[in-house]
Amino acid sequence: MTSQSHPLGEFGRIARFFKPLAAGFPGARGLRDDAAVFGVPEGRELVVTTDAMVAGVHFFPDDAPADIAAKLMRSNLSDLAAMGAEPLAYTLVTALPRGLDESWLEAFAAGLGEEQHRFGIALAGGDSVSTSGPITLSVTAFGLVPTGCALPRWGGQPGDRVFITGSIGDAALGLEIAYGRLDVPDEETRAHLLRRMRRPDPRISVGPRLIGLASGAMDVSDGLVADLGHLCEESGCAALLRADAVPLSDAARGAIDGDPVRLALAITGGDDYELLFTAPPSARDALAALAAECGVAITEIGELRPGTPGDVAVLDASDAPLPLTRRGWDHF
Ligand SMILES: Nc1ncnc2c1ncn2[C@@H]1O[C@H](COP(=O)(O)OP(=O)(O)O)[C@@H](O)[C@H]1O
Ligand SMILES: Cc1ncc(C[n+]2csc(CCOP(=O)(O)OP(=O)(O)O)c2C)c(N)n1
Ligand SMILES: [Mg+2]
Ligand SMILES: [Mg+2]
Ligand SMILES: [Mg+2]
Repeated sequence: MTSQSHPLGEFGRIARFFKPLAAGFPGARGLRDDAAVFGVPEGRELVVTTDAMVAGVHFFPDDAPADIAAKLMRSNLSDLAAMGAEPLAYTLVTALPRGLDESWLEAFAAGLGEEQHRFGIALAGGDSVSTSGPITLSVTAFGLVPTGCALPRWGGQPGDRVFITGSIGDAALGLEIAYGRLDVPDEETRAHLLRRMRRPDPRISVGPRLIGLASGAMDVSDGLVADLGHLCEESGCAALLRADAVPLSDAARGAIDGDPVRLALAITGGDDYELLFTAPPSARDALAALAAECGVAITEIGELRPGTPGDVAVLDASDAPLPLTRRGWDHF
C-alpha cells in the first residue's frame, strides 16, 4: 500500500521500490553506497549502452508503467545484443514530476522486476530526481562480451548479404493505431501490433551467437532503411534493400494489405529492436541453423555494394524503387 498523504520521500522511495531490484547483484552494494563496484571476468570486456525515454516522445503519458519499464529495459538490451554482449547489470535514472502518484512508481518498479527476471539482469544503482517536465527515464546497461569480439557497425563489405531477425514494422503500425491514424478492425491483429510497439522482443539469444558469423551489426531503432544507412555509412559502402524480402508478421502483412505507403511506413517507422547485420553468403547455412536453435527468424533482405557510403536503394518486387518520403526517425 502506498499513500499520497504520507509520501515516502526520495530515500523512502529508493528503499522501497529500488533496493529489492538490486538485491541479487552484490556490486550494487545494497544501494547504500555512492556508486556500484563490479569486476569483469578474465577474457571478457564490458559493453556499456545508454538510452533514455521521454513521455510524449517514446511512449504515451498514460501507458501502463509496467509497459514503459519493459520498453526502457528492452531497448537497452537490444543494444547489448547488437554488440554481441550478454546482459549483466543496469543503472536507472528517473526524472519524475513531483505530483506523480507513488502507485505509478510501484507499478513501474514491479515491471522492472519482471524484466530483470526474464532477461537475467540486475539493478546496480541510479539516480532519482524531480522534473518540471514530462516523465523522463534513462537506463545504462552493462553487458559482457569475449575480449575483442564486440560486433562493430563498420565490419560490412561489398558482397556481404544483409540479414534481419524477427519481423519489421509491427511497432510502426502499432504506433499509427495508437495515434488513431490507422484503422485495423481485426482485434487480434491490432493487439499484436500494439504489443510489439509497447514490448519489443530484444534478440538477446541471437546477438552473442553472431560473433564469428556477422561482419557488421546493429539493432533497428530508428527504422530499417535509416539504420541500414547508418551501418553502410560506417562500413563505407552502399546497400540494396529488397522491400518484398523484408519479413512481416501476419499482423503486419494484414494491416499493410498491399498498400505501398504502409509498407514504406513499416520499413522506416522504427522501434523494431530487431538485429540488422551483414555476413558473407558462406554464412547462410550457419545462420539458418542459428535461427532454428534460437527460435528466431533470420531473413536475408539485401546486400552491400560498392558505392556512396550510406546510400540505400530500396527496391520493390518488380525491381522498381519504392517511393519513400523519409528513411527513419530523427529526433531533430
Ligand atoms: N548525448 C550523447 N553523448 C555521447 N554520445 C552519444 C550521445 N548521443 C548519442 N551518442 C552516441 O552516438 C552513437 C549513436 O547513437 P544512437 O543513434 O542513439 O544509437 P542507438 O540507436 O544504438 O541507441 C552511439 O555510439 C551513442 O553512444
Ligand atoms: C508517443 C510516441 N510517439 C512516437 C514514437 C516513435 N518513436 C519515438 S523515438 C523513436 C526512435 C527510437 O528512439 P531513439 O531515442 O532514437 O532510440 P535509439 O535510436 O537511441 O535507440 C520512435 C520510432 C513512440 N514510440 N511513441
Ligand atoms: Mg541511443
Ligand atoms: Mg542501437
Ligand atoms: Mg535513434
